[in-house]
Amino acid sequence: MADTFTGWLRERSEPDWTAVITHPFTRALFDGLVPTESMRSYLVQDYQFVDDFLALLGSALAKADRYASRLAIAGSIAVVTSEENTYFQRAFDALGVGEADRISPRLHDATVTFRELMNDTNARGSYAEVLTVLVVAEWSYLEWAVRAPATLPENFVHAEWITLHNNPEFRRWVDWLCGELDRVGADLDERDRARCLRLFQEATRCERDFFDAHWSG
Ligand SMILES: Cc1ncc(C[n+]2csc(CCO)c2C)c(N)n1
Repeated sequence: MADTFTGWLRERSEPDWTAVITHPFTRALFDGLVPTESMRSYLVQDYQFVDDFLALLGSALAKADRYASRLAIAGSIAVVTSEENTYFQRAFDALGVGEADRISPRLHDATVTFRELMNDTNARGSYAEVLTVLVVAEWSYLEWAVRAPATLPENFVHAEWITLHNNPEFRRWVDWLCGELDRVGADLDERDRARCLRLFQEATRCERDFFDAHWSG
């Protein structure tokens, strides 16, 4: 039995959660063996995902119940708009992604579904619900990335996508995010907890579908 709210959410989101954090796409990434075409389509779609994710971080910033929380969220917004953004630009250059696919690619079904979930939560979700979707997106990425071996692939497109998600600063952010949802979750009634659980399960399913969409192994 999980002793935290986030542990409880995660436990009830199996088997999807484990399918995400051990996905064959991530294992191929560790070996530098994701085919170039898969990596290109994955990153092109993910860049669109990150746009709505950034808006959702803004929603968390606005809905937070205290200044200390807003400061922590603001720090993470700075990362998405600096290091992470330069990675996408450099990876797109290396993969020969043209202007149109950087700005308005044809969206995959998995991307559309995920964006709808984030936009609905942004528009109508409580602070706890926004945190729930953020926790799934960040925690699941930390969890697959920490499974990487010490020796990384040579190609920076593969290697940096791993190190963006398993560095100490990212871990601290994910720890903070989970702790924040545990704090806010403690005050929720049963109905609101159930809403968070449904969102957690939906977002985990979206993460799984997102990897599946770029993997035909
Ligand atoms: C489908 C999908 N899910 C989660 C992430 C993780 N993620 C989204 S934005 C961001 C920057 C965080 O501070 C990170 C790590 C992703 N990239 N793509």
